[in-house]
Amino acid sequence: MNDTTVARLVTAMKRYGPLTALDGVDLTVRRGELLALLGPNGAGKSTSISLLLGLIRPDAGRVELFGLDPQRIEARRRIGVMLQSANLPATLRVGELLRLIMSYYPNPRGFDETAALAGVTDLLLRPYGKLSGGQQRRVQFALALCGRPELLFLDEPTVGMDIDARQKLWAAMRTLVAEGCAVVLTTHYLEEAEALAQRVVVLGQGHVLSEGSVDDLRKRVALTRIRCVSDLDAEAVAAWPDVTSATREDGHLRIATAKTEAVVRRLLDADPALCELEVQRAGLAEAFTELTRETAAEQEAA
Ligand SMILES: Nc1ncnc2c1ncn2[C@@H]1O[C@H](COP(=O)(O)OP(=O)(O)OP(=O)(O)O)[C@@H](O)[C@H]1O
Repeated sequence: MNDTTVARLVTAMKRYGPLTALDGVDLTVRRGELLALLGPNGAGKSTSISLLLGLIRPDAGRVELFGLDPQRIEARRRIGVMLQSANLPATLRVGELLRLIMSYYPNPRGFDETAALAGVTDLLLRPYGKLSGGQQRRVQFALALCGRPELLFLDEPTVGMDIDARQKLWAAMRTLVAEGCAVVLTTHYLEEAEALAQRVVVLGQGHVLSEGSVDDLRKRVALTRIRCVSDLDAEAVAAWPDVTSATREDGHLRIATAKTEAVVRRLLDADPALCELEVQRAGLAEAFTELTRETAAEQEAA
């Protein structure tokens, strides 16, 4: 473990009866980075976080939080956590709740500063139980960051939030990362990972499928999307070399290819009347879908 590592799983294995939730996962979280943990339902994201938090124990492999066992209080004091469900006292006012949680930490962030950063200043006098789902998520975020964590775990934090609240939470995450806080974020919103993450780890069926920057992940699926208006027959184009797929949708011909220039040249030669040509790199969503699809196909073949 070097001094930039704040948490890690080393060939971590977790089984629930006959089901293998994590099958030898290596995962490193570095100081001051935002790491997005992606993967379809049941991929093992929450299990990985629960291991890093010391809520469950691995059946094999190792878990370290700041170089320590994650159940050690010295390690736990340095983290903040926002899980998918939170059981907080419904009758306490938001301000009371915030002061209570702040009192557990040796060097908490200021009360007003925490409230402003999490966007809960206007909720401080309201009982927690009377808040909407999205407002409760904002309060949970305030509680997660009030202790000045060096590492923050956010498990699908923006679920149920409106666009404005989501944008504010993104801004707050960026502020925390700029201050040097590491963030582990799980999300099903790929645009969230694309907008925020320095590094992305994709899990699938208990394995790490891919690890790298958003760009690295996109490059693993080096497809471009070509869209144009043309009378060319989609089926005939689909049979051209280097064309991954060609379909006709909404009057447009849509082509996926890894050899953009060659295919565009051939298109223009084949149809001089072709117009409205658009070329786009595949986004994270396509890369992610492709990766998880590939793995499912490999597993079926095995
Ligand atoms: N306590 C448990 N008992 C039995 N099986 C479990 C338990 N917790 C998780 N699992 C199983 O382990 C696998 C991984 O679950 P996990 O919750 O880590 O997935 P996830 O990637 O977080 O999914 P989601 O996106 O749906 O939250 C799933 O097949 C799940 O059903």
